Amino acid sequence: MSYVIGIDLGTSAVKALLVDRNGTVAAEASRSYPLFHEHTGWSEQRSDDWVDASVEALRELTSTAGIEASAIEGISFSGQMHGLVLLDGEGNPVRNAILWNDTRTTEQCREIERTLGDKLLSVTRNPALEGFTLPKILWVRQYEPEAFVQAKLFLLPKDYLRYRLTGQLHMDYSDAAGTLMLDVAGKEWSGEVLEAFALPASFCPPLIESHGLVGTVLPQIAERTGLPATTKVFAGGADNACGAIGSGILSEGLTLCSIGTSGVILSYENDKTKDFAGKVHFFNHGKQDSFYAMGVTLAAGYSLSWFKKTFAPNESFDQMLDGVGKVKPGAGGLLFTPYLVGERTPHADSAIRASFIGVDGSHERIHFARAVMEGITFSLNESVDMFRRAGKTVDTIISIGGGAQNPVWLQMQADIFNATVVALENEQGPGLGAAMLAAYGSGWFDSLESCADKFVKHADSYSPQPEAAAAYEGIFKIYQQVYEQTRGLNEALAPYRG
Ligand SMILES: Nc1ncnc2c1ncn2[C@@H]1O[C@H](COP(=O)(O)OP(=O)(O)O)[C@@H](O)[C@H]1O
Ligand SMILES: O=C(CO)[C@@H](O)[C@H](O)COP(=O)(O)O
Repeated sequence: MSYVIGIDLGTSAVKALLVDRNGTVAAEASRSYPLFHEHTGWSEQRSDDWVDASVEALRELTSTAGIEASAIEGISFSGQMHGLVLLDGEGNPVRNAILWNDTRTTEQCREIERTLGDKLLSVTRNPALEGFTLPKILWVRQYEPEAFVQAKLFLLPKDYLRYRLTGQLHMDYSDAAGTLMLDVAGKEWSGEVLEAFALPASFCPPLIESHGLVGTVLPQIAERTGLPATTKVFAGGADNACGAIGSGILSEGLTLCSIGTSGVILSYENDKTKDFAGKVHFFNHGKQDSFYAMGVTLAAGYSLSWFKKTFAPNESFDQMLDGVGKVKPGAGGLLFTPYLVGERTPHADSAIRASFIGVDGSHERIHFARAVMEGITFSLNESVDMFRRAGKTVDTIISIGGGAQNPVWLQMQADIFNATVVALENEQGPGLGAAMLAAYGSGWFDSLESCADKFVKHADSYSPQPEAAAAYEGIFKIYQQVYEQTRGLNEALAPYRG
């Protein structure tokens, strides 16, 4: 039997999956690394922590999986999106990486809007959001000129990891799309954007397809990881593109719901001219010449883990949520908006904060827990709603991520989205998508679709319950009013935040 490895370079940890030709996960290994929040809204990581953690995870895979290392044919990557790694002329990082969930760049976003005008949406196909890469580049140039002057080229997180493993500099289209510097439909770095911000073309790495072969692992990496020096390395993709590949979202009409730290509703798109007027993200897919539209809830799973950390620190998620299915839809009139760290879709607003509305003397902790799950799902439903309004059919949604582990939540998704929700067997999210890119790149399959036929296995499916769906339709309309009604209050409270 031969194997491929999918590496999911996440925000809190890296996870490596060893996958055989049947799509069965033969072994997995994970290592975490720290996040640094030096100031409110800042979020950074040390780029070399990703490399050390990945090397350790690979070493564990090769030494404990009980297979001949020579059976490992290829490796590919899924990466947290948008994070800025600046390299000097020697290929070393000039400062810590600034991550997707860092919100320090509001001023630079406004500058991008002023400078690019209509070009922003027509070329990059996305609005200027704090999490994206170009505003981070402009921030470093403005506030850390001594670091910026050393910077010769930028990479995204998984591209830096791949560079350290192979010595080759590349970026794939799906991740490049989240930089605000790519001409998304034209599939090239935008000369207009680079010129507008006086950035040289040499600042951007060569572009490559996600299944594209980059090379083999460096001899010293082969030695440290136990991988054969012949292991082929394929470019990989953005975590959401890889999550979609790993869930079989490879043709029109298929929609993904992912509830991890952040949450996304993602819809496959063949038509590169499709115009969502910047209301949702529009990115290149990891499948060649295809695209996806995506709405993002910044604090999805994060809202529930914040709730657990604060109100049930010594319990597991399953213990904390025991009995949540007995609370009726609507949590007894309690409504939560998940704006703990601001929001992206449909309200790109880094200042808004969360609310519980309708707290009543009869409410117990379990009502609050249900309200948090409902609020996260309502936020994702704003994206579903937007796709439907844009003419897309959303009737079946594949649900992945930590949020898909709870059957009550899966039923709630079906009721709130008013669509059939399908869970996956042995769901591995983006890591499986990365392994599929390596399997396809290695020539095991003639297309990603035929790889998905073998690797992606559907499990339980949840249909909307008419009574619950009707209740949620009404509550969703109330939910949608909370943003406008609390915006001014949150702006007034902002100076008092720590
Ligand atoms: N058993 C569970 N039931 C419900 N939600 C869960 C459970 N386990 C994890 N989660 C949710 O999933 C989130 C983590 O999802 P995961 O896909 O692992 O995220 P990431 O890859 O972004 O770190 C947690 O923040 C939590 O909200
Ligand atoms: O910013 C985005 C997408 O635009 C995030 O999806 C990040 O790519 C990472 O999210 P997690 O997988 O850690 O939740």
